[in-house]
Amino acid sequence: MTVGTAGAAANRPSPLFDRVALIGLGLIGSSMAWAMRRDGVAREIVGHARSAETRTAAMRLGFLDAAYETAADAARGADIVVLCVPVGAMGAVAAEIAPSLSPGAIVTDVGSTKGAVIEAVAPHLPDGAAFVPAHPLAGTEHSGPESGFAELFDNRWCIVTPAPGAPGRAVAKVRELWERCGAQVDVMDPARHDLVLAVTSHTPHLIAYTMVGVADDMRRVTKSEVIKYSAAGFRDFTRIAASDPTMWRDVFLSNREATLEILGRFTEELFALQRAIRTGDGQHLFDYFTRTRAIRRGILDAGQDTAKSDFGRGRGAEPPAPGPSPVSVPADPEAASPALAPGAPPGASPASAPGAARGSAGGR
Ligand SMILES: NC(=O)C1=CN([C@@H]2O[C@H](COP(=O)(O)OP(=O)(O)OC[C@H]3O[C@@H](n4cnc5c(N)ncnc54)[C@H](O)[C@@H]3O)[C@@H](O)[C@H]2O)C=CC1
Ligand SMILES: O=C(O)C(=O)Cc1ccc(O)cc1
Repeated sequence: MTVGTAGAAANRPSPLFDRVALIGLGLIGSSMAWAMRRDGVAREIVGHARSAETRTAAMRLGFLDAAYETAADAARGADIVVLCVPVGAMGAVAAEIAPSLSPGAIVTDVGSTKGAVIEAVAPHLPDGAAFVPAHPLAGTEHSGPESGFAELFDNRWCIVTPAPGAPGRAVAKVRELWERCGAQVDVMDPARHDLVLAVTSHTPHLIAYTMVGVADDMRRVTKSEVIKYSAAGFRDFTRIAASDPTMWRDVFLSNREATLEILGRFTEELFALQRAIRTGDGQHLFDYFTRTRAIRRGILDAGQDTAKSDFGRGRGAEPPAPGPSPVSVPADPEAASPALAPGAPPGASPASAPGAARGSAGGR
């Protein structure tokens, strides 16, 4: 990937698109714009946000060439339209842009769930449009146009779930778009995506929301002690539980079946651990925690996080600590199921690309 320095300008890869339209200019929309600018992916990046304040912010920050009052106006003449709105809003936005899509335009999205988004969007699109849904597995607990940064997707996965009949040419373009935004791309069936994400993202978020809710109830009993003495585990939960309520409400409502399936399994395991604690079964607890430790090891080995306890986003994506991780466990091949511990992207390097269009928004 070419870095945006003056000397390197001659080496820049040519634009992949003439005009990209981003519908929704929050964390993901603005990060995509920065990442596309960094790599010269588009000749023109335009967008739409409902609020004038967001449109003004996008232009002031400089990640858009033009901001439109309506999604339909933004989509007109675009060769690719990227839906970056909460998953519950995707269907309405698709209906709005459909009449102004150019023949042969690609429509893609960044939604955290795929089955429900495909169901909501596909029926609205004209025959000539190619629908190639995608989901970058990268984000933060922040939202809005100010929260985006070019390195967000560096060395992260992006899962593409092409709709049946999507032309290979369009799938290849969406793949290249994400690769040029820094991600590694995998293609997956939408139902599989939704189950995997229920395990790796959706249910963990629900657990974090619940734990912070419990602590909040406790706080009423213990006054400020929960905040004052909050250890890292709880602090990590509060970061996740600070995520956008609209986005996460939509995620759970649209990935209902898979989330309930995983929550059912979670509850069973919780009861087993509860029983072990009650009956003093230390061996059960020890064996369980040994198995889970190996999963962390697998994630570090895959370059998907650093050994630091800041979710690897202290200053962009930092490399993992050299040498053996402080967490030293014997490898347990059974523990690292494909759904829980995806393998490292080919040639994955955890280092972030320097020289982004905008400085690293460390920690965001
Ligand atoms: N936040 C994260 O960590 C990640 C989010 N995603 C997905 O990306 C999508 C966008 O999320 P973020 O950028 O984080 O959210 P955000 O809250 O930062 O931005 C969403 C934008 O969509 C706009 N919007 C909402 N409803 C709309 C509608 N009906 N019409 C037009 N615009 C509308 C909002 O005003 C806002 O500008 C969601 O589908 C989410 O599931 C995917 C990966 C990571
Ligand atoms: O900030 C975090 O911990 C995340 O988990 C980010 C995230 C949120 C939603 C997604 O669909 C993908 C990634």
